[in-house]
This record gives sequence, C-alpha cells and structure tokens, in this order.
Amino acid sequence: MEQVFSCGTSPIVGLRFSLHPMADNFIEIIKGALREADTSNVWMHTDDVSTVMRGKQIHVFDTVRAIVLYAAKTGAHVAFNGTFSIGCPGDSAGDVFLEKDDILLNEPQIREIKQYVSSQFALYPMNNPDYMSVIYTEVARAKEHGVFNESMHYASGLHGDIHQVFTFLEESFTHARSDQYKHLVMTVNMSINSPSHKGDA
Ligand SMILES: Cc1ncc(C[n+]2csc(CCO)c2C)c(N)n1
Repeated sequence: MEQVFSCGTSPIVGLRFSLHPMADNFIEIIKGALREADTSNVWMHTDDVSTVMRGKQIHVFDTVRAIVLYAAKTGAHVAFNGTFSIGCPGDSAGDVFLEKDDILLNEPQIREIKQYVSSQFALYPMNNPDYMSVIYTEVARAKEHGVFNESMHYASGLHGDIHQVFTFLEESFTHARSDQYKHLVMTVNMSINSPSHKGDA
C-alpha cells in the first residue's frame, strides 16, 4: 500500500556519494562495487559526478557499507565522500522503497570483510538552536565506541574497523535528530588503503 507523508515528515534517508579509486582501473572499481552490492532495497541513480541513494535508513547504511567494502577489497586506495540527509522539507511522498521489510540484504555477505578506515564526519542538526550540544554528545559517543581519532576544524576524525565506524555513524545519525528537529545532514569522508596508513591497519 502506498504511504503518503506530508511535507517534511518523510522518514526517507537520502545519501549522495562518490567513490574515487586512485587506480588506473577506476571505472571497473566504481562500477564493480555499485554492481556487486544488492541494491534492491534502495532507489539508486548514478551520474558522472556521484550516486544518489534513497530508502529506509537501515537499507541505505547496509547498501553503502557494502559498496564501500567492495571497492576497498580490490586493494586500491579509495576515497569515499557522502552526504546523508533526513527530514529535508522538500523530501516527501512517492517513496515506495519505504515499504521494504527490515531484512538486511548485504550484511551477511560483508560482515567478515576486514578493513581499516580513517575518516572524518560532521553533523549539521538543521534549525536546532542547541546544535553544539548535539555535536558534543555525538563526539562523546564516538569515544565510547572506540572509533574517535582526533578533533579538528569543521569535522571530527574517526578511525578503526570499518564496520565499527559505519555502526557508529548510523547510531549518531539516529541520535542527532529528534521529533522536534527532524532535519539532519551528516557528511562523511573516508580514506581506505592509503599508503599513509602503514602500521594503523
Ligand atoms: C559512487 C560514484 N558514483 C558516480 C561516480 C562518478 N563517476 C566517475 S568515473 C565513473 C565511471 C565511468 O562512468 C563514474 C560513474 C563516482 N565517482 N562514484
């Protein structure tokens, strides 16, 4: 049955992201990762700059985690950047992918893949006058999860096992919004298989 959401109350999560493999066969790595992941629980469209993905939060995070891991397991040095958004006032209706069940389609295939990642994330709790305390709470959560790396201007550094980092990012994306402040944006940059990481992995 089609669900109808009034303006700004759609629980759909949107993600726009790019992969930048630093390898001659970058086309194969990008297209291969997009193809290898099971994307049947999300709506996805790729253009010459980026890929957009929309759906239930659990499926967006499950699918992007798989895409990043499939690019990573080629061994190439890969950069990922993505912007997650929920509650955008313009985001409403027509979202059939919200009717999918909660069974994760990628998790069983990717859970055993080991990968170190160094990343930076930033939260933008839109319209929330208390946004700095939201951000401090989430930085404290990163420390509790054991993935916090360092403080920096305009972002916070996260690193470690990529599964732990993605699990933290999804939890943080859930907690940094509220019924009152529904619109949240989160940016994530990841560096994978970088020669700078020798000894960290
Ligand atoms: C996730 C993701 N989606 C799209 C692009 C843009 N892009 C750059 S090269 C290439 C393959 C040749 O068409 C594509 C699609 C990207 N970098 N990462």
